[in-house]
Amino acid sequence: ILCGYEAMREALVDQAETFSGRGLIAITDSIFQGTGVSFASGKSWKVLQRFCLTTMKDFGMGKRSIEERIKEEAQNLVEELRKSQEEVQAEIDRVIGSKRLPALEDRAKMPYTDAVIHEIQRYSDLTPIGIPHSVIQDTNFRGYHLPQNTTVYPVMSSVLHDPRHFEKPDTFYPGHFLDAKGNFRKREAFIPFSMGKRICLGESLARSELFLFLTSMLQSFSLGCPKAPEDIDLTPLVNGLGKLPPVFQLCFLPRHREKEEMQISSGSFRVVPTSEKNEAT
Ligand code: HEM
Repeated sequence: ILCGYEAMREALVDQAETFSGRGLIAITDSIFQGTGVSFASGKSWKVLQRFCLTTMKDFGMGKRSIEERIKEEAQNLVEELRKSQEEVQAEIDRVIGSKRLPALEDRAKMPYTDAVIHEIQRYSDLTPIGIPHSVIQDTNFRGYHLPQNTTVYPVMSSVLHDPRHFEKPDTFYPGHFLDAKGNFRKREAFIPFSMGKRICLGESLARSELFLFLTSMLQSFSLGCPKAPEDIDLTPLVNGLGKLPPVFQLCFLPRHREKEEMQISSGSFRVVPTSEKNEAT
């Protein structure tokens, strides 16, 4: 078990080749039997990794066209959400023509948003025990002898919540990624996509999507919850290979109606314009 940023870096980056095998995962091994890029090891993984990267590049990953596609997808999502709101037409009228969707190039100018997204990924810690690796040859690591094929768990939580790298490891605090002047600050222990040879192949795609989806949604809606913040329980339903969040009721409030009130009745909620407030039940 690898715990903490330094140990993980020494193994996955400094001894990258040695630790590049995929460890055993009982639940998936009988299904995948070592096939597929995520579960393969050795030569077959190298071939599959090259194939995946080439295919993803062919589909536009890392190029501008993928940004356009994500923006289109985000716009469709926003439109779907918009449809579910009251007074759709009036809302569209107010929005069309006056707004453009966020673009990736905006990210550099939005350090706070970027910090919030980083903090969401750090705090939510979606793969707490990581995905197991294995050593592809006998090796020595920090005085321990690891025989070939030893399964190694890079515990992501121990890095993303490492108090030596994050001032408030167990608090949602975007300030982890901001300097005193409010500029974005990179943190070396921010490794939700892991590091080294087996680093997530979809990192840039996932990061693009997170930025464009979140900013597109928050551009048009304010998110609300019928529960008071102190009553929201963030305890995951399952906490193992992955962390499964509980189900939440989320309310998308069109931003131009932010000042209006959210009326909650019998477990559901609807936006009540201030003018109708007295008539609302
Ligand atoms: C927020 C979203 C995502 C997170 C947090 C995430 C995280 C991870 C992590 C922790 C690993 C294990 C790395 C290791 O073995 O050390 C991984 C592997 C992988 N991820 Fe992701 N991932 C995300 C999205 C994606 C997307 C969108 C794709 C595909 C387009 C993708 C494709 C892969 C593949 C193919 C691997 C296996 C790489 C290998 O074994 O060589 N991931 N990811």
